Amino acid sequence: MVKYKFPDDFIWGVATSAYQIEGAYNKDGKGENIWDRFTSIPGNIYKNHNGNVACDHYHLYQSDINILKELGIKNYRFSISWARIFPDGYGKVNQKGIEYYRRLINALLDKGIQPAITLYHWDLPQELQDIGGWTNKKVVDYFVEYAELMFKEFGDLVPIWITHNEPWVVSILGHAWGVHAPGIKDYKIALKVAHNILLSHGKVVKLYRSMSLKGKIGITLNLSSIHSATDSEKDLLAAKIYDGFMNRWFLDAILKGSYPEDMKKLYNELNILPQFSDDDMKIINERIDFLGINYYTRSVVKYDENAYPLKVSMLDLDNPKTDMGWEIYPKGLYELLINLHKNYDGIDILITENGAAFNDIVNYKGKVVDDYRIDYLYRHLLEAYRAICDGVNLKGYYLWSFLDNFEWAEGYSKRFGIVFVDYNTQKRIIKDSAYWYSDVIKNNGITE
Ligand SMILES: CO[C@H](O)c1c[n+]2c([nH]1)[C@H](O)[C@@H](O)[C@H](O)[C@H]2CO
Repeated sequence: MVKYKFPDDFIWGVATSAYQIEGAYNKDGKGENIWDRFTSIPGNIYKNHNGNVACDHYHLYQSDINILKELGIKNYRFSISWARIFPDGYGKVNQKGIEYYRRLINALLDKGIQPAITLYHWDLPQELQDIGGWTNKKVVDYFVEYAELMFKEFGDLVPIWITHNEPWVVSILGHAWGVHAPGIKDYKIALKVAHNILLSHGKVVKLYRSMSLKGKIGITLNLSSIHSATDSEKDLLAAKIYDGFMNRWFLDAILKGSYPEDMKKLYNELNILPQFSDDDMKIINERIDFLGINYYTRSVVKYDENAYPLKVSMLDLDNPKTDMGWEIYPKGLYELLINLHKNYDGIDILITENGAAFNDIVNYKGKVVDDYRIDYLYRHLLEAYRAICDGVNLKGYYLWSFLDNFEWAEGYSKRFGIVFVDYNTQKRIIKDSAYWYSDVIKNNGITE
């Protein structure tokens, strides 16, 4: 008996990204990217881990797809490595790169699995970083060139396209906090990068429309439900600012065609507001078919006089957390979905990432009994179900992640997969959560 049944056409999938699983970092003509470079610098990554081999998915993709088939997973979100296609970021095309992704896409389709492609999941070709990366408007045009080739090669095979994964993370973690590639620590640069990424997004959506392709295109944003630590005026303002910093800056630009006034004023006062034109905002506001959201946890914030530049800091609550130290707060997914539905005209939404890292152990039977992950997924899917019942146009859910993989600055220390990867042997072990999720897909809902 299915207690919580999802809509008949609901998309159930899993997600990965190229740098985190492919490996083969220098094989078959692939160029260097900024994560190859960033991980080669000692101290940047936990125990100096890197993605040189990762899950070796570049060579093991067929057996991995067989696991997807065995689990009855019919939708798979993955990203294309830009430097595998254009080793220098533009110009010369690497045919072996195109051939790899064609093999991968055809192998998925042969098993009845629908691909969803993310064009950019953080792995900028290093040659482009060497000319300023996303601060350089030329990179915007090179992204359009890369996207056009991908649409020409795979546009008739792939029904769902995501231009960018999490421009906020690329901008802030990569260019303000410096904990992600390329390791820059400058808020003004970070907001200029965010603007150019959004420009590249809008140009590519417009290009996709001009090519009369039959699929759907959108963008993925990392969004969080923001709570103030107290009801004090200062903490409530801190929450509004953090909501603007993480959520509204991107949502309003993409879906309303203007950056939020309160944040423009604040950024201008802080002298970190990027330059932009009305024409820019029209391009960014190009109509999308869906909004992709990555939800993992809420953010509880307070006013903090010493916190540069926003005078906002996060609280570390003593509540149940995942291995990433992120509070387990499923209700935040419901709150976020309802807010998006109300404030952005009921746009179609795909949850393009939701999942949890836990310290998984292979037991004496060779099994991974990850009940914590099942509990996390169950509680979040229940909130997604509640949101659908309350009118939200939620069209699908891609679980993060299919495989344990390279978790950026945390290296291989954090396991998000529903399939365990032994990095010494590249053996895969299907975790209990994968079998649980397989049942959810088979039943199109939750049975208890
Ligand atoms: C605050 O979490 C972010 O939304 C977020 C979490 N995650 C992400 N974004 C990225 O899209 C993935 O590549 C990460 O592997 C994954 C797990 O950390």
